[in-house]
Amino acid sequence: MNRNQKIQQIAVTAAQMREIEGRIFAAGMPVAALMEKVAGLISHRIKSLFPISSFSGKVGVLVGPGHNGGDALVVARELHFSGYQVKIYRVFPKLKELTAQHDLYAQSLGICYVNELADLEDCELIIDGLFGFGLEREIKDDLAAKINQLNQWCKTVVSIDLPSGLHTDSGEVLGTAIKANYTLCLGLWKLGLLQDLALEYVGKAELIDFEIPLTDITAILGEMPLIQRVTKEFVQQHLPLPRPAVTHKYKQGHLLLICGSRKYSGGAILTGLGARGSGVGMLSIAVPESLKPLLVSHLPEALIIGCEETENGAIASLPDAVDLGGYDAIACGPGITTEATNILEGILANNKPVILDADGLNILAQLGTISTLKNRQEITVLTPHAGEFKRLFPDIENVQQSRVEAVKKAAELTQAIVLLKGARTAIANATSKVWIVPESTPALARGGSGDVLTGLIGGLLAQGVAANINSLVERVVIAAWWHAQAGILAAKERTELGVDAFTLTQFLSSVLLHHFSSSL
Ligand SMILES: NC(=O)C1=CN([C@@H]2O[C@H](COP(=O)(O)OP(=O)(O)OC[C@H]3O[C@@H](n4cnc5c(N)ncnc54)[C@H](O)[C@@H]3O)[C@@H](O)[C@H]2O)[C@H](O)CC1
Ligand SMILES: [K+]
Repeated sequence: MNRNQKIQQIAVTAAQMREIEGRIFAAGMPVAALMEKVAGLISHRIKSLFPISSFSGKVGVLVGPGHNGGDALVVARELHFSGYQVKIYRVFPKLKELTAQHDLYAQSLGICYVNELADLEDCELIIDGLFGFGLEREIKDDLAAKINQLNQWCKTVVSIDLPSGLHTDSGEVLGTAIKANYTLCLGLWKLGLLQDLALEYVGKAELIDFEIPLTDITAILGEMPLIQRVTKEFVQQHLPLPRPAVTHKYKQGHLLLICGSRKYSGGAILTGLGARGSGVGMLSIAVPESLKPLLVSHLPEALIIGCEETENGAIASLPDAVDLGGYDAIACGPGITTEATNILEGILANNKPVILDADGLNILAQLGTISTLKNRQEITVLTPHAGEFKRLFPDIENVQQSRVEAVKKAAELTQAIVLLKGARTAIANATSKVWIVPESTPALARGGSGDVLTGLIGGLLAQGVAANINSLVERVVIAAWWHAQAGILAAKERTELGVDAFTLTQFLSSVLLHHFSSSL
């Protein structure tokens, strides 16, 4: 993996960024030189995104008191030299020294300064240089009112480093925040830009890489940072591709799905289709007897196991002939209803990797999450959405405000791999490592898409076990990325309203062709 690919995997907090920046300055890089270099890169990117010929050229630049404001002043100057009609609105009279120097120079060049935010309303493009990772406290009163007014204008806004008002680490809105169309993040991805809370403010996020030496990064973050953005390069490293030339179906994993009920038969089909899409060698699906013909019709290649059912049509028990030890992985939950408690106890007593989702999680919560899992030696994967997470871990507070902390805590408590679904799905393992899937689509917010993910995870885990790979968490991570990318591709072709779960399963293979065709 080259430097750029490594950089893309990293997400930092404000404190870490400050330490890394501090090393650069301590090594001799003048702060002013770095600002000039960074802001020059920002200017270049803005000019390529918004060529002066493509609009009136009227640009409003918001300047804050710190170096984010300094960056903005350099950008204002460079756009001015390139013929853009620049107007600067300096929000605070008191500026940091370097920012004040750029302010002086911009004034000496005769760049237009306005005294009121309203004077920027005729600009088509707004550059947000109010705050970057130095934002320390809530934005209130007059400044908050101005930001809210600006957001009402619905202009095209480019935020430097972060949309002003977002907490660098948590992505929380501190009082109010700029709603950006583009966020040009400087040097290293800020953790806050990866949080669900931030998404409606970030717009399209890009990284402006300014060659931070990897040694400075690893000096602060270590060789393997604890929080990682999932990139396609990471996925490529862990996909079960290419396959060995000589293989057979049992070497490609055998997955058992335990799912479905008379009430929820579709979930079993979708989970099976997700598993099919993973490429798993053998797929067995245990469903209530009455669902067997339905499953056979949708998944003729799968071994459908008809189970004794309760009068409500849930799985009462697995047939005695089913030897749980004969599978590489077991996924349980979609559509089983909370009647199937004894099934869950049976599979958790088994020492095979188990994936629990949907009512499998709700039963686990009823049994007692931590007490039930504490004796598990084998891998357990939990895939809750926020509501299921709350039921599983009622003592973990503020889940949506700090998803990374929440999923880390859950994994530590259970020693399981916990995948917390969301706009930016986060996965944690027992050693507190966290992966965040940086891209997804609201098209996936539909019933059934979670069932597909469960099957996909199960199929990839089963293949990993069969191939004796020693770390399986990466298989869970790539499944989440794959699932999101299938949603993105499907939404591109069918709009965000056109990605039902069945359609989603049809795009799974397109993801691999779209991203990895050169190496398939
Ligand atoms: N990432 C890099 O390596 C580089 C970053 N650059 C830019 O510098 C900013 C960080 O600069 P800093 O001065 O530390 O912070 P800010 O510009 O975000 O300014 C914060 C400034 O404002 C004061 N403040 C904080 N909260 C509030 C508030 N709610 N109301 C009023 N004032 C507030 C605080 O005291 C600070 O003085 C980074 O984002 C980049 O844009 C370098 O230019 C290039 C390299
Ligand atoms: K900003």
